[in-house]
Amino acid sequence: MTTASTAADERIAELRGEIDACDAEIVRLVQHRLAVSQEIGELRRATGGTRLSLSREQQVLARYQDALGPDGATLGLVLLRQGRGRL
Ligand SMILES: O=C(O)C(=O)C[C@]1(C(=O)O)C=C[C@@H](O)C=C1
Repeated sequence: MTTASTAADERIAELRGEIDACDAEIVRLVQHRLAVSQEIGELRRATGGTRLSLSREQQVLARYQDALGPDGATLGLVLLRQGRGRL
């Protein structure tokens, strides 16, 4: 193996460590978001409200779309579905 490829391999391993840390944090945040979303849903239903808040969903999706583009909107939909189930 050349010196250059060894250095690249070491850097790739280091960067993968960063990705692993990002992924662990993302999973933690997704789990936290799910718990918060479910608590809101329970509170709304317990007080006679609707199962969903579509205007709020539009706000959430717009935020993901603005930050991340069309794939962001897809990601936002997946997160919403986690909390409230399928439409
Ligand atoms: O913000 C709310 O009212 C929620 O119930 C949370 C949440 C969400 O996960 O962001 C989930 C379902 C609603 O339709 C809208 C938003």
